[in-house]
Amino acid sequence: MAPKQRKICLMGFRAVGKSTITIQFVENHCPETYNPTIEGTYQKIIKHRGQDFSTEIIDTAGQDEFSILQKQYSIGIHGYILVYSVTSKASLDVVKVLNDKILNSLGTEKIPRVLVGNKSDLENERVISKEEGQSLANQWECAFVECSGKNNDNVEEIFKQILNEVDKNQQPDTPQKESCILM
Ligand SMILES: Nc1nc2c(ncn2[C@@H]2O[C@H](COP(=O)(O)OP(=O)(O)OP(=O)(O)O)[C@@H](O)[C@H]2O)c(=O)[nH]1
Repeated sequence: MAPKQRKICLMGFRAVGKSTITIQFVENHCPETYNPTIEGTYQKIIKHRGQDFSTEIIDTAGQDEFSILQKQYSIGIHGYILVYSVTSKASLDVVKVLNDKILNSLGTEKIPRVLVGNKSDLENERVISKEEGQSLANQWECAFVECSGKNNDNVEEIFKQILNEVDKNQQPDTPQKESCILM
Protein backbone atom coordinates (compact mmCIF):
# COMPACT_ATOMS: atom_id res chain seq x y z
CA MET A 1 0.00 0.00 0.00
CA ALA A 2 1.36 3.41 -0.96
CA PRO A 3 2.08 5.69 1.98
CA LYS A 4 -0.60 8.22 2.77
CA GLN A 5 0.55 11.82 2.90
CA ARG A 6 -0.24 13.74 6.07
CA LYS A 7 0.57 17.32 6.96
CA ILE A 8 0.36 18.01 10.68
CA CYS A 9 0.81 21.37 12.40
CA LEU A 10 1.78 21.97 16.05
CA MET A 11 0.54 25.22 17.53
CA GLY A 12 0.48 26.83 20.96
CA PHE A 13 1.86 29.56 23.22
CA ARG A 14 5.60 30.19 23.51
CA ALA A 15 7.72 27.66 25.38
CA VAL A 16 4.96 25.10 25.97
CA GLY A 17 7.19 22.41 24.43
CA LYS A 18 6.20 22.16 20.76
CA SER A 19 9.80 21.73 19.57
CA THR A 20 10.64 19.32 22.38
CA ILE A 21 7.67 17.10 21.45
CA THR A 22 8.51 17.26 17.74
CA ILE A 23 12.22 16.55 18.11
CA GLN A 24 11.61 13.82 20.68
CA PHE A 25 9.24 12.13 18.25
CA VAL A 26 11.23 12.62 15.04
CA GLU A 27 14.81 12.35 16.31
CA ASN A 28 14.41 10.53 19.64
CA HIS A 29 16.17 13.05 21.81
CA CYS A 30 15.34 16.11 23.87
CA PRO A 31 16.80 19.46 22.74
CA GLU A 32 19.49 20.58 25.21
CA THR A 33 18.76 24.29 25.18
CA TYR A 34 15.69 26.39 24.62
CA ASN A 35 15.68 28.03 21.21
CA PRO A 36 12.54 29.92 20.28
CA THR A 37 11.30 28.43 17.02
CA ILE A 38 10.80 30.44 13.85
CA GLU A 39 9.43 27.47 11.96
CA GLY A 40 10.67 23.95 11.56
CA THR A 41 9.46 21.27 9.19
CA TYR A 42 10.21 17.61 9.81
CA GLN A 43 9.48 14.47 7.83
CA LYS A 44 8.80 11.06 9.28
CA ILE A 45 7.35 7.83 7.99
CA ILE A 46 4.97 6.57 10.66
CA LYS A 47 3.74 3.01 10.61
CA HIS A 48 0.29 2.94 12.12
CA ARG A 49 -2.38 0.22 11.93
CA GLY A 50 -0.55 -1.55 9.09
CA GLN A 51 -0.34 1.59 7.00
CA ASP A 52 2.65 3.83 6.25
CA PHE A 53 2.05 7.53 6.67
CA SER A 54 4.49 9.93 5.09
CA THR A 55 4.14 12.72 7.57
CA GLU A 56 5.22 16.32 7.37
CA ILE A 57 5.29 17.87 10.83
CA ILE A 58 5.31 21.64 11.07
CA ASP A 59 6.63 23.07 14.33
CA THR A 60 5.40 26.67 14.36
CA ALA A 61 6.68 29.72 16.21
CA GLY A 62 4.94 30.30 19.55
CA GLN A 63 1.66 32.20 19.22
CA ASP A 64 -0.33 34.40 21.56
CA GLU A 65 -3.92 35.65 21.64
CA PHE A 66 -3.13 38.36 19.12
CA SER A 67 -1.25 36.34 16.52
CA ILE A 68 -2.85 36.23 13.13
CA LEU A 69 -3.39 32.73 11.79
CA GLN A 70 -1.09 32.58 8.79
CA LYS A 71 -2.43 31.24 5.51
CA GLN A 72 0.11 28.43 5.37
CA TYR A 73 -1.30 27.10 8.64
CA SER A 74 -4.87 27.03 7.44
CA ILE A 75 -4.48 25.59 3.94
CA GLY A 76 -3.57 21.99 3.20
CA ILE A 77 -3.13 20.93 6.82
CA HIS A 78 -4.71 17.57 7.67
CA GLY A 79 -4.62 17.95 11.42
CA TYR A 80 -3.60 20.19 14.31
CA ILE A 81 -1.77 19.38 17.52
CA LEU A 82 -2.75 22.13 19.95
CA VAL A 83 -0.27 22.27 22.82
CA TYR A 84 -0.54 23.93 26.22
CA SER A 85 1.55 23.41 29.32
CA VAL A 86 -0.13 21.97 32.43
CA THR A 87 1.92 24.56 34.37
CA SER A 88 0.46 27.60 32.58
CA LYS A 89 -3.08 28.92 32.61
CA ALA A 90 -2.11 31.49 29.97
CA SER A 91 -1.08 28.72 27.60
CA LEU A 92 -4.52 27.10 27.93
CA ASP A 93 -6.17 30.44 27.15
CA VAL A 94 -4.00 30.79 24.04
CA VAL A 95 -4.92 27.31 22.82
CA LYS A 96 -8.63 28.22 23.14
CA VAL A 97 -8.13 31.33 21.02
CA LEU A 98 -6.10 29.36 18.47
CA ASN A 99 -8.81 26.73 18.24
CA ASP A 100 -11.42 29.43 17.53
CA LYS A 101 -9.22 30.98 14.87
CA ILE A 102 -8.64 27.65 13.12
CA LEU A 103 -12.35 26.77 13.16
CA ASN A 104 -13.33 30.22 11.92
CA SER A 105 -10.79 30.28 9.18
CA LEU A 106 -11.71 26.83 7.88
CA GLY A 107 -15.43 27.40 8.38
CA THR A 108 -16.11 24.00 9.91
CA GLU A 109 -16.03 22.27 13.29
CA LYS A 110 -14.87 19.02 11.71
CA ILE A 111 -11.15 19.57 11.89
CA PRO A 112 -8.94 16.77 13.15
CA ARG A 113 -7.27 17.99 16.32
CA VAL A 114 -5.48 16.65 19.37
CA LEU A 115 -5.37 18.77 22.50
CA VAL A 116 -2.08 18.19 24.31
CA GLY A 117 -1.22 19.05 27.92
CA ASN A 118 2.59 18.97 28.03
CA LYS A 119 5.04 19.04 30.97
CA SER A 120 3.13 16.41 32.93
CA ASP A 121 6.43 15.66 34.74
CA LEU A 122 6.16 19.00 36.58
CA GLU A 123 3.50 17.71 38.99
CA ASN A 124 4.37 20.31 41.67
CA GLU A 125 3.89 23.19 39.25
CA ARG A 126 0.68 21.90 37.74
CA VAL A 127 -2.19 24.44 37.53
CA ILE A 128 -4.35 22.70 34.89
CA SER A 129 -5.84 19.39 35.99
CA LYS A 130 -6.10 16.44 33.63
CA GLU A 131 -9.90 16.64 34.01
CA GLU A 132 -9.94 20.25 32.83
CA GLY A 133 -7.96 19.36 29.70
CA GLN A 134 -10.08 16.29 29.02
CA SER A 135 -13.33 18.21 29.40
CA LEU A 136 -12.19 20.88 26.94
CA ALA A 137 -11.28 18.15 24.44
CA ASN A 138 -14.72 16.58 24.96
CA GLN A 139 -16.32 19.93 24.28
CA TRP A 140 -14.27 20.26 21.08
CA GLU A 141 -14.95 16.60 20.20
CA CYS A 142 -11.28 15.95 19.68
CA ALA A 143 -8.62 13.68 21.15
CA PHE A 144 -6.71 14.52 24.34
CA VAL A 145 -3.24 13.52 25.49
CA GLU A 146 -1.17 14.55 28.51
CA CYS A 147 2.54 14.05 27.96
CA SER A 148 6.04 14.95 28.95
CA GLY A 149 8.12 15.87 25.94
CA LYS A 150 11.13 16.06 28.20
CA ASN A 151 10.77 12.48 29.45
CA ASN A 152 9.38 11.14 26.18
CA ASP A 153 6.29 10.05 28.06
CA ASN A 154 3.17 9.60 25.88
CA VAL A 155 4.66 11.54 22.95
CA GLU A 156 4.07 8.80 20.38
CA GLU A 157 0.45 8.65 21.48
CA ILE A 158 -0.10 12.22 20.25
CA PHE A 159 0.86 11.27 16.70
CA LYS A 160 -1.18 8.05 16.74
CA GLN A 161 -4.17 10.07 17.87
CA ILE A 162 -3.83 12.73 15.21
CA LEU A 163 -3.56 10.07 12.47
CA ASN A 164 -6.70 8.44 13.86
CA GLU A 165 -8.52 11.77 13.92
CA VAL A 166 -7.56 12.50 10.30
CA ASP A 167 -8.70 9.03 9.22
CA LYS A 168 -12.02 9.46 11.04
CA ASN A 169 -12.54 12.73 9.23
CA GLN A 170 -11.85 11.13 5.87
CA GLN A 171 -14.40 8.36 6.36
CA PRO A 172 -17.77 10.08 6.37
CA ASP A 173 -20.62 8.32 8.18
CA THR A 174 -22.66 8.09 5.04
CA PRO A 175 -20.54 6.95 2.10
CA GLN A 176 -20.69 9.62 -0.56
CA LYS A 177 -20.15 7.11 -3.37
CA GLU A 178 -23.70 5.82 -3.11
CA SER A 179 -25.14 9.08 -4.27
CA CYS A 180 -22.89 9.14 -7.32
CA ILE A 181 -24.25 7.61 -10.51
CA LEU A 182 -21.90 6.71 -13.33
CA MET A 183 -23.27 7.88 -16.68
N1 LIG B 1 9.87 19.89 32.60
C1 LIG B 1 9.60 19.94 31.29
N2 LIG B 1 10.12 20.89 30.51
C2 LIG B 1 9.82 20.89 29.18
C3 LIG B 1 8.99 19.92 28.61
N3 LIG B 1 8.86 20.19 27.29
C4 LIG B 1 9.61 21.29 27.05
N4 LIG B 1 10.19 21.73 28.20
C5 LIG B 1 11.07 22.89 28.36
O1 LIG B 1 10.32 24.06 28.04
C6 LIG B 1 11.13 25.00 27.33
C7 LIG B 1 10.49 25.32 25.98
O2 LIG B 1 10.50 24.16 25.18
P1 LIG B 1 10.34 24.23 23.59
O3 LIG B 1 10.17 22.83 23.12
O4 LIG B 1 11.43 25.02 22.97
O5 LIG B 1 8.98 25.04 23.47
P2 LIG B 1 8.26 25.64 22.16
O6 LIG B 1 6.81 25.55 22.43
O7 LIG B 1 8.77 24.98 20.94
O8 LIG B 1 8.75 27.15 22.23
P3 LIG B 1 8.61 28.33 21.11
O9 LIG B 1 9.43 27.92 19.95
O10 LIG B 1 9.10 29.55 21.78
O11 LIG B 1 7.16 28.45 20.78
C8 LIG B 1 12.52 24.36 27.20
O12 LIG B 1 13.33 24.83 28.24
C9 LIG B 1 12.22 22.87 27.36
O13 LIG B 1 13.32 22.15 27.89
C10 LIG B 1 8.44 18.89 29.46
O14 LIG B 1 7.69 17.99 29.07
N5 LIG B 1 8.77 18.96 30.80
